[in-house]
Amino acid sequence: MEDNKIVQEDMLGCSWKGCFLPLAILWASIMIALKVLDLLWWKPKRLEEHFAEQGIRGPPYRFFVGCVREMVSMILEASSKPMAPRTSHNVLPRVLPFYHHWKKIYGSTFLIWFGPTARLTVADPDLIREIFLSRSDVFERYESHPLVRQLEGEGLVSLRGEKWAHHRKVLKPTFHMENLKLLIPFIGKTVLDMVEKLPASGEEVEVDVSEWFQTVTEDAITRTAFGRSYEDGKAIFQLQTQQIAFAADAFRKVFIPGYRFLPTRKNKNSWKLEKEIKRSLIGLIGRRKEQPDGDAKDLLGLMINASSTPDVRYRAPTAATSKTPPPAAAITVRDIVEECKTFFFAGKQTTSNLLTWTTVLLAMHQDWQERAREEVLRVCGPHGVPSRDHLAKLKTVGMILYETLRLYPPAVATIRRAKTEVELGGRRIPRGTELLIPIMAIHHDATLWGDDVAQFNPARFADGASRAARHPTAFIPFGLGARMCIGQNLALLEAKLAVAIILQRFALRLAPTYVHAPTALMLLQPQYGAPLLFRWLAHPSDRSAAAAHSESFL
Ligand code: HEM
Repeated sequence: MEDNKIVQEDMLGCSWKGCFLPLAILWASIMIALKVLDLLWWKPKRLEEHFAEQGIRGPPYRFFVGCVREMVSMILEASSKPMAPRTSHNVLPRVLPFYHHWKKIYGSTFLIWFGPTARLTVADPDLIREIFLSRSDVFERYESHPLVRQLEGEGLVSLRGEKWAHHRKVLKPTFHMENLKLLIPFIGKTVLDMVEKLPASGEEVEVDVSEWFQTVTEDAITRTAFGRSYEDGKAIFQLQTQQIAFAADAFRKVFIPGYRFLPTRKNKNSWKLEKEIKRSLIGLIGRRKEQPDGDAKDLLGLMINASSTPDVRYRAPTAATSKTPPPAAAITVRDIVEECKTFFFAGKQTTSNLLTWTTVLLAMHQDWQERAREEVLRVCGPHGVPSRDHLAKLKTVGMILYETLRLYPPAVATIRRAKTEVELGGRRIPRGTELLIPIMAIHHDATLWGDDVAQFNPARFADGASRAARHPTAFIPFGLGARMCIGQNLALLEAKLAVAIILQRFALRLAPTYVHAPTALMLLQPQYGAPLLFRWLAHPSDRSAAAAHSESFL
């Protein structure tokens, strides 16, 4: 009997116990392989079929890469040539070539694949209203890649749920107009200092405005964030600028898994900077706490106040409130560090992009430059910094800013994620599906804006933003609903003020070296910079000086 058992074990080549481990490993490997195959092949194929049954099609899913390869090659091809003619505003095929191409084949709602992740592209304003307004409870902001979060900070832009609601409520007072108007003299002074560095002679000077405006917007966001601690804030933001450069470098190496954790020289420098930023902020918070200011409306002051007096809604629940959500953690130093990063990132580039495209468009469209200057001189006079009352009366400048935001929205798209299975426009959207909302495509849709959709025509905004198109949600440069841009009033105030101060003093035209090539690198950028020629108007009210200058290279 015993001999028999030994013979059987020998026949199997091992004992039962000795075999179990390799078999278990084999079994686990098969299960993992099947799971991976399910994630990378069967699930995308099931989803593709699910959408196809409901009439939603798109480019076919390819194993692992989805349709990223086609997208990248379309983007590279489009960005290899500048716009032709050089004043064309038909920029959608250059900026979002994959959207432009696939929309022609599959219609405005279609499915694309970011690797194995399904992204439903939605550009119908009725559906957009559902996503951002009526069903916003089931469509959440999607979680961006950790490297993007490292760049933009883990603040308001990327927070979700209770923590987002708490931070938004705490920070909102900063952006009330009553508070923002206090910034006007400071922002005005920064712009004045900058324009005064340009030669006050009849000579033209070339300025790359895409670089130049960053000084204005950086200064504005520093004052908004740090208020009376402006100088300390400036030093902290300088450290963050360096850190963003390291994070941007790591972002370019996104294809090396775990790169951001490797102790490379750049990563070590970035970690060192992180510590330094934190130390500086802790020091600054300490100093502010020693001289408390209950009325502080700068972002730092509001966060310090909120960190010592948590919102009552977020206290630990009592028996009576046991069904209320768990308390949101009080605002910590890390939260403050992350919010500073977020506001710096969200507030600086976006607004400098708006100013860049606005001045490029004014340089291209001398007739509108003239009309705007006429208004600025009439309302504000030729000298000094315009006041809040002046700014409120600059209707033409306001229309020009809106038309710029329509044609050249700094944020060209945004993304949402379905939290649960949900019905949208009569179609079933599975949980986890991402929705890509191509803001720029909606702004360039002729069915919403009319046949002159690709023309620069600020007059379409004469009756306000909500009446400019055939649909009230066709104009969404700042997003829509609860997560709409918190900084939009600041952005428009800064832009109006800077444009007014420039038009009071200078005539603008495109430099001969200007190449019209808008491209989306996180935000809408001029691919080769934006060199403009500035010429001092000796007597700004002298119409002929400006008119003589308006002969441009167009
Ligand atoms: C022309 C300038 C600007 C444009 C075009 C712009 C655009 C946007 C858009 C489209 C969103 C919504 C994103 C989404 O729904 O997924 C947003 C959100 C946000 N923006 Fe802006 N923005 C601008 C200026 C600013 C400024 C100056 C600040 C800060 C001072 C700022 C801070 C933020 C923040 C914190 C959020 C997130 C809000 C939340 O989720 O509660 N933005 N912005």
